[in-house]
Amino acid sequence: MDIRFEGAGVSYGAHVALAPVTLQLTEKRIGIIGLNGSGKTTFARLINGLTKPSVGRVIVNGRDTTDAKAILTNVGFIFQSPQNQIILPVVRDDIAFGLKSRGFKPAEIAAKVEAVLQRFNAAHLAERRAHELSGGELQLAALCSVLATGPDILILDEPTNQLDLKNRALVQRLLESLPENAIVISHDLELVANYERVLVFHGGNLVADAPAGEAIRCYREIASG
Ligand SMILES: Nc1ncnc2c1ncn2[C@@H]1O[C@H](COP(=O)(O)OP(=O)(O)OP(=O)(O)O)[C@@H](O)[C@H]1O
Repeated sequence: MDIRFEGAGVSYGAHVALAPVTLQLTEKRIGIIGLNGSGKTTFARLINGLTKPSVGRVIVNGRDTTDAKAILTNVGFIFQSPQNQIILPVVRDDIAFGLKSRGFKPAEIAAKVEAVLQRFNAAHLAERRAHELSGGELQLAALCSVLATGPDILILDEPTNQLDLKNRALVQRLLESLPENAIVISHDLELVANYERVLVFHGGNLVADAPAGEAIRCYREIASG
């Protein structure tokens, strides 16, 4: 993974959502923390081209994110509310949908759907209706749909939000076992406590870029100030 921010920032009119950032991300696990509205999601959306920089540019594995098609296939994004990203009513169909839209043939789609369901021990969810799933099951279904397409980089926006302790532990274990590169936005500090690199945002500025311990200390200071 090679993500480069070259003076990339985002403004909405006069409001600066993210002041220009210059950095390179290559670590396997990267955490992003900060208060509500501090710019975390804006930063993450720049990586898969969902948000375009107002200034500067973002290069992911050698490609500018303004080349949206290339980036979207490279970077999987799991949104804060996975129920909003599951498009088809039945889990199996939703997983297949992402593959179909990427041009895979029916036999390949069937094989990839089975493979991802096996990989995450999620076969029991295959025929379930997404709107009937619990929060943890929804996270699992969303992970299956996104990872079936084989992204190099996975971005998860608050993956343990609203989960009970059991489902939270399930998602944490899943994250630990993923071979993919992952960028995790979280208010759940324990989730990123072992990460080698954690970015802290405050008021649209990147205010710390450090190993988890130091970054979390910085965030606690901001939050108590
Ligand atoms: N499409 C938009 N139009 C206008 N302002 C926006 C837009 N998207 C984000 N913002 C603003 O940019 C700032 C940063 O938002 P962002 O979603 O990146 O914060 P966040 O750190 O992810 O917050 P949270 O923890 O609450 O999810 C906020 O002030 C937000 O209101």
